[in-house]
Amino acid sequence: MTSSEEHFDLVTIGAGSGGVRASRFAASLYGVKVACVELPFGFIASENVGGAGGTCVIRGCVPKKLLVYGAAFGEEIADARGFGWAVGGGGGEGDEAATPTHDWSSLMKLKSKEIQRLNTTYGNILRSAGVTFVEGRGAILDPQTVEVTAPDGSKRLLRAKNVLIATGGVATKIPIEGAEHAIISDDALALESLPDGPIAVLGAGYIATEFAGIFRGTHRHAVHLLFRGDKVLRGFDEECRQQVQENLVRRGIVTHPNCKPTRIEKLGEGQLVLHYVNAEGAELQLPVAMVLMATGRKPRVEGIGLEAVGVELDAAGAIKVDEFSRTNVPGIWAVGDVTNRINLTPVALMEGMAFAKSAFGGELTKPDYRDVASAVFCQPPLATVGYTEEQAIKEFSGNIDVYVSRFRPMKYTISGRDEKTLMKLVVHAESDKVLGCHMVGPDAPEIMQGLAVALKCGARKAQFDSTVGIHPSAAEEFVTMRTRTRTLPGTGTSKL
Ligand SMILES: Cc1cc2nc3c(=O)[nH]c(=O)nc-3n(C[C@H](O)[C@H](O)[C@H](O)COP(=O)(O)OP(=O)(O)OC[C@H]3O[C@@H](n4cnc5c(N)ncnc54)[C@H](O)[C@@H]3O)c2cc1C
Ligand SMILES: NC(=O)c1ccc[n+]([C@@H]2O[C@H](COP(=O)([O-])OP(=O)(O)OC[C@H]3O[C@@H](n4cnc5c(N)ncnc54)[C@H](O)[C@@H]3O)[C@@H](O)[C@H]2O)c1
Repeated sequence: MTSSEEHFDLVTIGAGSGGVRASRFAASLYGVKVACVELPFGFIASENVGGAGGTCVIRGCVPKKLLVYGAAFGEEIADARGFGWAVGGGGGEGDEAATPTHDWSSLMKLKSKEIQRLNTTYGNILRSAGVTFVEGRGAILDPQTVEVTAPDGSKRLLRAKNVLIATGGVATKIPIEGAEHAIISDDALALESLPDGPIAVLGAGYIATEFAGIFRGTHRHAVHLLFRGDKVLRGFDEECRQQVQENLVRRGIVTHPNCKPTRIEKLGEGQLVLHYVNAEGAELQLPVAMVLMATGRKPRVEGIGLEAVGVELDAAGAIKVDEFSRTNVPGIWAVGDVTNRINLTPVALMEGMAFAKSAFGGELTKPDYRDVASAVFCQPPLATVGYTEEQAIKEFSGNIDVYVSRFRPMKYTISGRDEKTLMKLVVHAESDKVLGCHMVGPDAPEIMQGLAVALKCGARKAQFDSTVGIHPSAAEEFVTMRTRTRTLPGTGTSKL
């Protein structure tokens, strides 16, 4: 049964990072009447399950980071021994009883409690900004009408001159036989217990490397990482990729580069065989208890009425938008992962704010994609802002100066951990402008956020050099790299 129409200035479909930010700002900054539609809460997303806060809060950044924290304590405990701590009764070599153990299920219970709290908070954030929160599945009927199907099947019609699509993305599986036996990141973040056997993670991107670290830190069986390239994290700075790969191996993750999974065979509960072809073309088998496919995500464009109103998609299946997040249909806008620009929470937030200003603030506003910093929370993490060495060479004319520092963090000199931190600056020689900063090592994301401000301000290398360091810290290395490691000729045409 359909109720009568309700009228708003904006109807947003999706209360994830982009949708919440846009709805909240539109209502509180510009005083417009907003309805935000979101599916009922649940940990694993589906056609009928979502929740205020979206991917980031419920099945992305936040739960992932909590598990990364959880996994990292093993390393802290090991390092503490080097500083004189008798952890777990002494922990001498071979002292099994003293080996610290981890209880995954208790971490997950606490994680889930925190996520439920945040889900409630996000609903409240919307309500307190004056946004009408509508629970159900939203679909566009015509450019000014969104139909919402509530969990009980009842329907509401919401009308507005502006409709914002912020439905995010979903994980994809590679289409191999037995793919149904593999889990995706949603499932991994909701696992009540870890399986009693090795885990295989497929992929080498953000999610694959982050989960390989989470499992390595918490699981007592082997963790395998299988990927099609020769190195993890395609698209990141080559030297950083190499460093991350070495760190993964040093921390006990079994890496299988240059291989192609072909089939997952299920022998019984928690008994799988992963069939794959290696670089030499040999067909191999890996017996595992669980396979996590972390092989990418795609925009969530199905079932929201796009065909009915003629909203265009691009070749990758994302909603096509102009620089102000407008689709080809007047009055219909889109932000966040559904537009597949840069699929990160802070970018969805920026796009949501720019949208609100464009639609209701009287000023068409473009999101600014220059120098967007990001971090991969593998262990230790990688963080980056600006051009990689390879991108800088390709983009600019003139010489590119590269400064690289590789050192053992002070903490490890005593704990004995054999792991190096990598820091790197990419500089345009002629203009002295710092084009990129990259780091693999403890605290890299925390350090990189500050450097992102410097790059946004157009910092020159001379300004890095004249900045007084904080001593003793790892971060000071970024302002004391005086000796060029190499100079390479740029092959591009851009000038600064
Ligand atoms: C495992 C994982 C870890 C991540 N870690 C990080 C990180 O550390 N840092 C980072 O910056 N980014 C991270 N990301 C990416 C980040 O989560 C996304 O870029 C961000 O959430 C995108 O926000 P969004 O608003 O576009 O979409 P989402 O947050 O996905 O929100 C979309 C919302 O729309 C709802 N929805 C969909 N269809 C409908 C419908 N028909 N009706 C009603 N509601 C609907 C969904 O339920 C969902 O709540 C991670 C992603 C994953 C999967
Ligand atoms: N820390 C963060 O900011 C963070 C964390 C997680 C996710 N994210 C966002 O979510 C997005 C999705 O993450 P993701 O790790 O799933 O994607 P990704 O694009 O980073 O990695 C996908 C991986 O799957 C591999 N792959 C794809 N198709 C394949 C195939 N057919 N066969 C074999 N391998 C295949 C790719 O080579 C790549 O290694 C990221 O791009 C990022 O924007 C961000």
